[in-house]
Amino acid sequence: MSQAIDTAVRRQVESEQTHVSALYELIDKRIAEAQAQLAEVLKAPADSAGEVYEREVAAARLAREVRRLEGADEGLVFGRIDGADGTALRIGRLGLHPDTDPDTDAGTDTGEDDLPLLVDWRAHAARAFYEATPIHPMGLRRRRHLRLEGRAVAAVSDELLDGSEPTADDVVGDGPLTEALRARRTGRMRTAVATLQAEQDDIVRSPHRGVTVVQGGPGTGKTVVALHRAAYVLYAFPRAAERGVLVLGPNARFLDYISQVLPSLGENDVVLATSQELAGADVVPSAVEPLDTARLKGGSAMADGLAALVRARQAPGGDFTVRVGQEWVRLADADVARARDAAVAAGLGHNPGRQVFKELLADAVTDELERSAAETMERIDAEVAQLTGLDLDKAAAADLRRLGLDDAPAGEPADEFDAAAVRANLLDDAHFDRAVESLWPRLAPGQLVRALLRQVLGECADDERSRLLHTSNADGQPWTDADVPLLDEAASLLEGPPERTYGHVVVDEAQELTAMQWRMVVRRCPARSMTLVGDFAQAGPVSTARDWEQALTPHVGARFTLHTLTVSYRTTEEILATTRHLLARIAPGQTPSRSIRRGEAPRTRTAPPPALAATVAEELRAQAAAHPDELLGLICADTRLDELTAVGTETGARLVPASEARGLEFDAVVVVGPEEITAARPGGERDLYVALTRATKRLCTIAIRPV
Ligand SMILES: Nc1ncnc2c1ncn2[C@@H]1O[C@H](COP(=O)(O)OP(=O)(O)OP(=O)(O)O)[C@@H](O)[C@H]1O
Repeated sequence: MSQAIDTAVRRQVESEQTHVSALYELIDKRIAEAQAQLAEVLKAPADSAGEVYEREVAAARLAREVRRLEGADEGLVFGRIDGADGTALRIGRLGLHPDTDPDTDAGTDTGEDDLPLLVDWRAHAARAFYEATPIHPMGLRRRRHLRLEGRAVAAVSDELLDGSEPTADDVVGDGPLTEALRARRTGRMRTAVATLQAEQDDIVRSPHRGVTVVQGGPGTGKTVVALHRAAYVLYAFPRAAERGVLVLGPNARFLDYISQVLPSLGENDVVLATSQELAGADVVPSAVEPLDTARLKGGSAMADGLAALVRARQAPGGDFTVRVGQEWVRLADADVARARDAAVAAGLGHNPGRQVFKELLADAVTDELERSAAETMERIDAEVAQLTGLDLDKAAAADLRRLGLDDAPAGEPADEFDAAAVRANLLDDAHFDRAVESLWPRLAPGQLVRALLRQVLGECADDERSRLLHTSNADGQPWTDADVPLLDEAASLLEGPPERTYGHVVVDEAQELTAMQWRMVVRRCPARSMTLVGDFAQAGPVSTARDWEQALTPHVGARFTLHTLTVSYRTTEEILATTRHLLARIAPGQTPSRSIRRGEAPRTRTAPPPALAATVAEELRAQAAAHPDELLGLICADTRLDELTAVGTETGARLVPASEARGLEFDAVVVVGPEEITAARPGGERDLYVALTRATKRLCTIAIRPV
């Protein structure tokens, strides 16, 4: 770089630094203010329960605000757009406005009091930062990217969008995307807020509140889009934000990989979970089972089966007989059926519905007792009259009149039947509860699921049954992953809808979900506002849907919008080229993505089984020595894990079973035993495709066979 250019760049960096420092000063001030307010709120006396509650709400709001402001510290400002009319806007993690009090020192001097000092990247005003191109400059002259190191501006880089010639104030060089992609991998996904590409940004800020589906090949930024979409929803859809946003990932390893993205966008309130975690802590799957059992359990027929079992336990027929005191009371079929229908129509779960049923039966039994008491009284009256010629009611009324208590209406018997007391006694009565239990038993989710599995086994052909019997928990074995959505379904049938629901749900690797898992997700999103991202070419063996329509129609009908991302930002063109034939086999209709990365040609090695570990170690050592700062991934069939654990530890490579590689990313990857990965489980070619597309730079495949 010539000295003149160097000086010009330095001048720009210094000029940006002035603004950036002022913005950091302002955010520090805002944090201090929020902390002071929080301390005050916590100190304030609260005498009544109402005041305590109000104080807690205010404290939680302020604590959230402090977290939000603190979360934006890293890379607070990353962009600037200059309009053709000379206006400049700075774009950052969150919006900052000047202090409203003119006497306070905002610490900045933009000279444009009505404009925000920093525009939140999700605000409409920031849109042009992501979407302007030289063909559609959207009124911009220049887009500037800032790279911060801590709070210091390390670099600026400009794109001129209106075709004008660069001036001494413009720094035109390598694009920030190139720089972001060149950065070495760390094992944690980074935010792409500064470099979201137009086709991604378009989806992130889509005004569509229903179901948005994003598909695309490996590395096309589906996860990037999903996470930035979550942040956008929190910003732009306040109603959804109020009810919370959930991001669902396939496993803990993946959640760990993406865990830093949202906090670095200042969003700490998003819940990250696997579907196991969604079901609640009391369901801990600890057993594995064959894939065809898991697939069977994932099918929606299971939901029908559970619902039928519950229905069959809700007063399926017959009368109701209960002993009350010395008497037996019998309700007719029709009375029982009426109570059942009303309890079912209440729309509560089976167990709360039981209480409704019980109360309705108590009403009916009370009526029956009242009727029979009246009948008995009448019979006694009649018998007395016949024997003595006395009308007891009239005689009693005449006695009352003689005593001067003649308010009592003549001719009506005194009402001795206290219906309310009888009903209350019934509801407390153990005999009565036992009789209700025999018609409408209380049920636990585990009990219901085991009953279903026993029934399913009963319906299987003999050979299938013997295969399933050993592994299915029908006979009381520990739960498996595929049982979790069944238990969740059972819980919702028994107890009603889940307590915790969300305003928006993001599902990553959504192709993995079984029909039962979809039901579990949809149950937690009553508004059906969801962002679903995935790639059916990467589907694992348990999911049975082969496209979005199959997966989603049962849950949301045809009401989803589909977007396709086409450019891979991870996998190099060379690696993509070697996987094309595989892709054509596993997803014949899919258009291959193109990549903006170029890299080395993938290499293949061969090792005989006894020398495998040594060959893998040698390959990893050579790569680590040549590229010491890079993140190395070692992917093998699940059955090879034990053999390769020591090699991974010794070389610093991250060892990942092929079944858990979805969504992950490394600088270089060594794939061990492609044939073995393919053969390991049904759909193994898709596992291999996932394994081969994890590297950003280098891929080496080691085949296991005699040399
Ligand atoms: N606009 C962008 N700016 C910078 N990096 C990006 C951008 N889009 C994607 N990337 C990077 O490309 C890589 C792949 O992105 P991502 O993991 O979101 O892809 P994916 O489609 O979810 O992949 P997979 O199908 O394998 O799960 C990541 O390192 C991500 O940070």
